[in-house]
Amino acid sequence: MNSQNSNLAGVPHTHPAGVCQIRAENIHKRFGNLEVLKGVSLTVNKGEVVVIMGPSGSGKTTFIRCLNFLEEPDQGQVMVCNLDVACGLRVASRERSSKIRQLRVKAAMVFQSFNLYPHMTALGNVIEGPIQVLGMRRDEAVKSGEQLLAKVGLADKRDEHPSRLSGGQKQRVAIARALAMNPEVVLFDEPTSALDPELHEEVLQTMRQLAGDGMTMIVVTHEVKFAHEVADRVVFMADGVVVEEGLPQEILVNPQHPRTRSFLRLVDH
Ligand SMILES: Nc1ncnc2c1ncn2[C@@H]1O[C@H](COP(=O)(O)OP(=O)(O)OP(=O)(O)O)[C@@H](O)[C@H]1O
Repeated sequence: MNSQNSNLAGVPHTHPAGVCQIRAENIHKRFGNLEVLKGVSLTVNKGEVVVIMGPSGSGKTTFIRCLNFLEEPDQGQVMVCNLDVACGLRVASRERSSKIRQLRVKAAMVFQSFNLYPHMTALGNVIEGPIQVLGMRRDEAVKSGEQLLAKVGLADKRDEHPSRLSGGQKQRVAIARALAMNPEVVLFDEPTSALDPELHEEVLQTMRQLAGDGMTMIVVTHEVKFAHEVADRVVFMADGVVVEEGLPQEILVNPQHPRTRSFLRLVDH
């Protein structure tokens, strides 16, 4: 059964109702004495776009890094596309390490600071993962890498190194690189925060297209307009917990709505 969800931008999301793509239960994480996540739970269905917002330091980045084990949660359970990984185990078994590797392929990440390899061209960055991790043949990886660069509007930048690309172009290469792993979910960690304001739109437009294609996305961002237009659901975090969760239409539009008031307090930092 399919459910249709069109958001305010008119980006149609058609996704099988209730097919869970990510489930995080009761995630706890501390760095030394600082308890950053105090029991965060989130379920995201296939094709959903969930935007996570909240004040600086509330644990948003730490939470999405826990979803693909770039940070090891101290406690809880993460399930990505039927792969269940228990957290907080001090001893890594071979089976657990293999599950975490698979989970990272299924849940690709786009970082605030792009993290491109500076010594590789745009295409080189995009094909590295498919060749090294997925064992794809080079000619196949090049063909699909070129298609992905075209998809993000950078076919003509194929042979440029990152130092010769603008911030927005670098971030679009990073998105193509994430997609090259054929992920089930893309996790975006403040993808526009490191960019000059005039470069935000080109990255957000690429993300809108991806949402329109039905990609499951979790996006940490302060971009209220993007959340309003594209998100199926907005989650607010503060002080290591989820404090609000709901439809962007309900939360972000009406300033009299109690959730909007608390949201505006949260992002006003
Ligand atoms: N590796 C780390 N070691 C120690 N402290 C950390 C580490 N990573 C994050 N923190 C701390 O955890 C808290 C939450 O950080 P996090 O980056 O998750 O917040 P955030 O909500 O994403 O903030 P922002 O919107 O500013 O990016 C902060 O106080 C931060 O200093």
